[in-house]
Amino acid sequence: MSPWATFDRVGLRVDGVDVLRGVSVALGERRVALVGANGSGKSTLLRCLNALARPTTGRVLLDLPGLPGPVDPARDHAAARAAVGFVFTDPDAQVVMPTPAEDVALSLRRLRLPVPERDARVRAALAHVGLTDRADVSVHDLSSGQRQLLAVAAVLATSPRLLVMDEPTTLLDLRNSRLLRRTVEAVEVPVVVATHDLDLAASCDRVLVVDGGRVVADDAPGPALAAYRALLDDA
Ligand SMILES: Nc1ncnc2c1ncn2[C@@H]1O[C@H](COP(=O)(O)OP(=O)(O)OP(=O)(O)O)[C@@H](O)[C@H]1O
Repeated sequence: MSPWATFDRVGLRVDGVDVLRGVSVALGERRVALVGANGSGKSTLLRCLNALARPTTGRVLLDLPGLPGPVDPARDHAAARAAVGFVFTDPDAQVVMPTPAEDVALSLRRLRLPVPERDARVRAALAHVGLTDRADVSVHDLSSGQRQLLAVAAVLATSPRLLVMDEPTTLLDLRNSRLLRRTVEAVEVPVVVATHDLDLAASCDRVLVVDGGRVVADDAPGPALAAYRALLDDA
């Protein structure tokens, strides 16, 4: 299985604090989850994939279809950001347009699609997350969980080569968490997700446990989540 992302001795220091410490992993599975305590470094690891965070030492390489070859996001952030769809934890950081339909359409702008195709993609993306009948309401009239689903829809509509999600189920009820899980399973491109939702992590192919900026366990979900529980029980 050839890796779509490789972290090679990645360290990241912010204000004298080591947020990431010597992370070396090659990710090639279809579904990878990152779990770990608050502040352990999961979001920062994800952010290295699209140059929202840049390693102080070591490097990240992305190798995805459509890229001219392996790309270091810190050096070519335009290429990385075009290939990587990033769903933020806080949908309000992402949802910017007055209505859901306009918000998904905005995310498609850089693809310069003909209007009928763009509109079809908007409709399909909203249908996928159960927001068809909310397409034209004010985004402020959506519930926070619906805004989180809208943020996922807007990113999925762009057909990213890699889907990165930072705690995508924090605002979702049980039914919508399942919908999100099914969505992750159905997406045809690789997905990496940071999550405190252990059911979501358990549905992935591989789970990395992050602690103090290091990957301290890296395994199939069963053993990795057991290691995570043991880590927190000891804390
Ligand atoms: N730009 C920054 N400036 C200062 N500190 C930062 C910065 N980015 C991350 N950190 C610190 O790095 C640590 C790891 O943060 P990160 O957001 O990656 O953790 P996390 O595992 O995603 O946590 P959570 O589960 O709470 O979302 C935290 O202590 C955070 O305060």
